[in-house]
Order: sequence, then structure tokens, then C-alpha cells
Amino acid sequence: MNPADLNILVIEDSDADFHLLERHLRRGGLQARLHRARDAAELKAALETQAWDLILTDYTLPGIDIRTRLQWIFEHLPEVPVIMVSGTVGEETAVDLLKAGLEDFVNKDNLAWLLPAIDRALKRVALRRRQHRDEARLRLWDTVFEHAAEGIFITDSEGHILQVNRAFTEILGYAPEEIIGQTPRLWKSGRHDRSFYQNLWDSLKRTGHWQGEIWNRRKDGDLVVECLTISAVRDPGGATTHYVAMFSDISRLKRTEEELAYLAYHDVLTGLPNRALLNARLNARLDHALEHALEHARRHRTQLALLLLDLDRFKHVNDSFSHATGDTLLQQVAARLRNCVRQDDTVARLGGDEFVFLLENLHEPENAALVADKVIAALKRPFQIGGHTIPVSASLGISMFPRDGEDAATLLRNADAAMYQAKSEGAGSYAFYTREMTERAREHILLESALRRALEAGELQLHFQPQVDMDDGRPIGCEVLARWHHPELGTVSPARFIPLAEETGLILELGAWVLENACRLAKGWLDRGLDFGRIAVNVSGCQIRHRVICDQVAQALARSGLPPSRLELEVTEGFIMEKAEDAIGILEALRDQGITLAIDDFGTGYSSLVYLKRLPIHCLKIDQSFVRDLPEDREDAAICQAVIALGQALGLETLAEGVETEAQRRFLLQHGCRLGQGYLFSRPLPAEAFEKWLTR
Ligand SMILES: Nc1nc2c(ncn2[C@@H]2O[C@H](COP(=O)(O)O[C@H]3[C@@H](O)[C@H](n4cnc5c(=O)[nH]c(N)nc54)O[C@@H]3COP(=O)(O)O)[C@@H](O)[C@H]2O)c(=O)[nH]1
Repeated sequence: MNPADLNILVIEDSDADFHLLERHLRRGGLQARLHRARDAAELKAALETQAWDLILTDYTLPGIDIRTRLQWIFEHLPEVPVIMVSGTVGEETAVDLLKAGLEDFVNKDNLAWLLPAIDRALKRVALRRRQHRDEARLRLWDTVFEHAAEGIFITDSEGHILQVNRAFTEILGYAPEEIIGQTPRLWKSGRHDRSFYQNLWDSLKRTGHWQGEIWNRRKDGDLVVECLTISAVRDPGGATTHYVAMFSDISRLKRTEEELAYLAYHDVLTGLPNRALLNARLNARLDHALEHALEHARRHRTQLALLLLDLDRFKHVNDSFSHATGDTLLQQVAARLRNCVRQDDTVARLGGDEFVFLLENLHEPENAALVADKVIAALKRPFQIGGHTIPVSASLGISMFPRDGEDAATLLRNADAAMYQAKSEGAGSYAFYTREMTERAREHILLESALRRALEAGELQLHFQPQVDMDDGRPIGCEVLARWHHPELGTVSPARFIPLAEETGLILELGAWVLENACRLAKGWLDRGLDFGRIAVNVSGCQIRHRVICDQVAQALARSGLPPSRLELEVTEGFIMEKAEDAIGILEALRDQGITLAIDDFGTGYSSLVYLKRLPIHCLKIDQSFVRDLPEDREDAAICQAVIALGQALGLETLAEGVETEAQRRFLLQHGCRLGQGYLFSRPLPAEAFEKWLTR
């Protein structure tokens, strides 16, 4: 404080002593304002009217003793320093008065001590005032810390907990004595990955601050969501000395938020997603699918299907029973529908008796039809509600992405149109958006189940197409071709049922059956002295991919007793080249069993010369598509010549498929292809007819 601003009260009844004191202070350079109190009345008035920075008092004053005077002073100004300037006080009294609050004592005979005493007293008072202020601030902080609604904890720079408040204990359940010295890892929830904590520490180190939502675990194991703020406390040199963390428990808020979000996106009655969630999911999938459409379609060949379901005559349930019964029925229907699809498919209720299925990653539209069939079957069992047995059926309309629309609204509209089509065809059925798709899907499903029965029912037969030396017509072998005679559908072409069998996996069983029967019949011919050459059996890529072909061949040869040299396997060029590395080992194992191998449909599958050289094959079958327009088509002629030349260069036989005319035969022979097969020599024949052909 500037000494000129000091207000000093001098309690002195003697004029001479006052002036002496005044002169001494002025001479010492103290330009303070001095005010004098000569008796008790003036002292009382001075204390009541003004605040003093310092009081100098004589020992004696008329009308009031020194102790009462000190009492008065401290009652009015508890912090003011009082220095006694007197000549009449003994040492003992001085000590007593110092104990009573007197700041200092200066003898009138030695006024030289006065100014230093004033200086000391003022400094001590300033220090005391600062301490009082700090103490008050600490008390305030303690109250705030202890009574804050937010949990607070303070750690050292290593993260060891130094202090926690009451709210911390209330929120996390740990008492201070359990937690002091531990680190916050103690209450980690395990819900965040390493990168979450990495980011938190990065931010603290970079900015000294982190704020965010965090999942932790209470002492009792329950999860808690906190809104947490952490601040680093740094020393003047910038080194972190502490971390202060404050958090509030927002678990309830989160739950409420989640409940609201759930209500906004779910149907209250059934708990299924509602129209809003369906649209959100559908749009997200469509956006993604459209973005990656080409790439995705090429790589995965998958589609999305939207199935719109409407319960047949649901209004009748509400009218005949009650709305409560109708509600319960919808709940039970919803539960059955959910069980018809995979976990990652969506079943939503649009409202009323309308439900929607969003099926993802479908390889065929027929898979959507299978789900529709499953749904119709699931609803067939009548519902039992309140003592009533209620039969239910539903009609479903199916639209496919991207074929029937590229946005949610179009797909829904088209599924709706298909659903009305299904309704018009009778309750409990489904329809695709296009009639042609519906028919294809139905036929596919029908054929699939019929094919499963065909083997046991003896509906499959083997036909044999002769293979000849085109120069002299001598038989050199025959190709085995499966035939299916369905009692109602008639003859079903292998071009239709072989791909279906491959898709459903039935080809494994069918392929084994063909091998067994072909070998058995061939052995019978051999036993009866009929020389057919080699018997060529078509092998599907599935049989190789599933690694069953070696066992199937070994078993068929062992059971029939046919010499392996009489058996040839035909594998398509497309499959071999797609899976060349995998196929080589298996084909080698087959060759090692003593059988021969031919590449079927050669010329259609982009053969790699490197693989051709490595594969253990002995024959290339020129695909009939290159033979058909011989000899006129110059490109086909060039391809046939190239394949023949390639076969010769690699030391392989070449056999032309689909030879129908004399001109084709001549052309092929002329260019070095001696072996052929086709209607010119014979159509595929049933076993008995083939035997006759051999002996013709
Ligand atoms: N994995 C298996 N595939 C099989 C089996 N049986 C048949 N198939 C495959 O089905 C496809 C269609 O066969 P198919 O209808 O029998 O047709 C074959 C011949 O009948 C036909 N052919 C023969 N000569 C001529 C001709 O001069 N003209 C003409 N238009 N068609 C003719 O060609 C088919 C033989 O083709 P390929 O097998 O490529 O030599 C067919 O892909 C069969 O392979 C089976 O048991 N397993």
C-alpha cells in the first residue's frame, strides 16, 4: 500500500507527545494521514466512523484503560494492527498486551524503532489477510468439490487417484479408501477398444483436455454411461502434475434416448421395426448397393428382395372376435414371421396387417420364393387365442432390386402390386412383380423337389452317344448323357436339370449315380464281347470342388469291375481354367487311377497354354458351337483349325462335337481331326439301342 494512502489513528492525550510523534514520522518520510483521539469519546467516534489501517496508542488515556481500549478496537476492526508507543509500560505488561492482540511495542524514548515497527506490522497484516483469503477460497473449493453433483477425481501425473468426492462414490460405488492410489483402469467397462483410449490420451497430451461420453463399470458390475471432462494441470514449466476429471452419470438419459429412438423406429404392438426403420435400412442398403452395384454384382452376384405380406381377411378377425384378439393375433403372427428369416434380414410391420421382409444377399430370386413358401407354411398352423382357433393365411408380393426398382418407394410399390396379383390368384400364395419371374421361381422350386425324388423313383436314365473315327466310322467310344423322364412334366432336358442339381448340391448324388450305372453297363457290354472303346462320363465342377470325384470313380470301378482304361471323364474347359491350380492335383490323382481325361466344350473357356501343358489330359473336345457352321463360317473354321493344331502340338487327341453333316466331317478330317460325335453318326441312344448300334 502506498504510505500516503495510509489512515493512521493516533490515540494520545498529550499534545507534546502527539507532535513529537508526528514530527518523527514526517521526518522518517511517512506521508500518511494522521488522525488523533484524545480521550475515550473521540476514540469511540473514530472507531465507529472510519476504517483504519494502523493504530498507534499511548498506554494511558483518560476514561478508558488499555485492555478495554484494545477490546473496543478489535471489536470494530479485528484485523487492524495496533502498536503501543509509550514510555511507562513494564516488560511484563507489554508481553500481556502482545498476547491480547497488540502488534508491537515501541518505547517513546526510542522512536527510531517506530517506522520499522510500522513497516513490519503492515506486512504482517497483509500476509494475514492473504492467508485468510486463501483459506476462505480453499473452504469454498472444498464445499464445491464435496457437494458437486458431478463425480470428481484428481490423479497425479501417472493417473494414480489422489482424491474423489461424494458424488464419485455415489455414482461408481467406490469409497475413497478403496480407490485412493488406484488408477481409472479399475472401472473400465471393456466396451471401448484401444483406439478410443489412445485418442483420449492423445488429446490430453496435445491440448490438455478431453471431453466425451464413456462407458464405465460400477463397483457392483453395472454399466454406467458418463459425460466426462478431463483436464491436465500443468506447472509453470508446462509439465503435467495432475489430472482433474469431472463426470455426470447420463445412463438414464441414454436409456431414455434409446427408448425414444426405439419407439420412433418400432411398432409398439409387435416390437418389429416400423415403416421408418424399414425405409432407413432399405435406403442405406440401396445406396450402398447402387454405389457398389457393378462391382458387387460382378463379384457376388447378389440381389435384394422386398416381400410385402398382407394377411388375408384380417378385417374378419377384428369384426368377428375383438380388436384385442386382432392385436394378439398380429403379435403372434409377427413372432412366427421373425422365425422364417435369418438374423440379419429385416421383418417390419408397416401398419395394420401389412408386414415387409427385406432379404439381403440373395443369389437367386428363387431364394425369395423359398422364403415366401416358408412364410405361407409357417402361418398354416391355426392360432389359438383366448379359447378360439383362428386360421390365418397371407398373400405376398415380391420385388427384386435392382430389377424391379432402384429406390425404396418403387420397390415397395411394385411389391404391393405383386401382392395384389397374389391375392387375385387366391389366398395363401405369392407372386413376383413380373409374371415371368413368378413362373420361373415356381418351376424352379417344383423341379428341385421333383429332382430330389427322381433318383429314387427311377426317373433318371442314361443315354449313350457314340464317338467314332470319322474316317472309317469305327466306334471309339461313347458319351454318357443323363435323361430325366418326369411323369407329368415329360422329358426334362439336362441343360435344365444339371444346373439345378449343381445349385442345390444334388449333383454329388446324381454324379455318383451316373458313374456307378455307366461303369456297370459298360462292364456288362465288355463281358458280352461288345467293344465300345471308352465310355466318357461328364463330371461337374462341384464333384471336383467337393473332392468326391476320386472316391466316386474308385468306388464305381471297384463295384463294376470295369478296367480304368475304359473310363474317360469329361471336365468342362470353363471349370478347369477357373480352378486350374486346385484341379491339377485332383486330375493327376484320377489319371493315376488309370483313367483318361478330356476337356469338354473346348474353345469356349479361354484356356491358358501354361495350364494346358501341365494338365494330365489326353483329349480336347471341340465345342459344337464351332462345328455347327462349318465349313462356311470362316471364323469357326479358323478356330477349329487352331484347336486341331494345338492338340497336335501338345500331343493330344481332338474330338469334334455336334457333327451333323458330311461337309463338316470332311472339313474336320481334312484338317487333321479324326474323332467325332454327332447326329451324323448317331443321336444319344438308350442302353439297349446303343448295344444294337454297336452290333449293326
Ligand atoms: N455333369 C453332367 N452333365 C451332363 C450329364 N448328362 C448331360 N450333361 C450335360 O447336359 C448338357 C446338355 O446335354 P444334352 O441335352 O444331353 O446334349 C448333349 C447332346 O445330346 C448334344 N448333341 C450331341 N450331338 C449333337 C449334334 O450333332 N447336334 C446337336 N445340336 N446336339 C448334339 O450335345 C450335348 C453334349 O454336350 P457336351 O457334354 O458338351 O459334349 C451338356 O452340357 C451335357 O454335358 C451328366 O450325367 N453329368
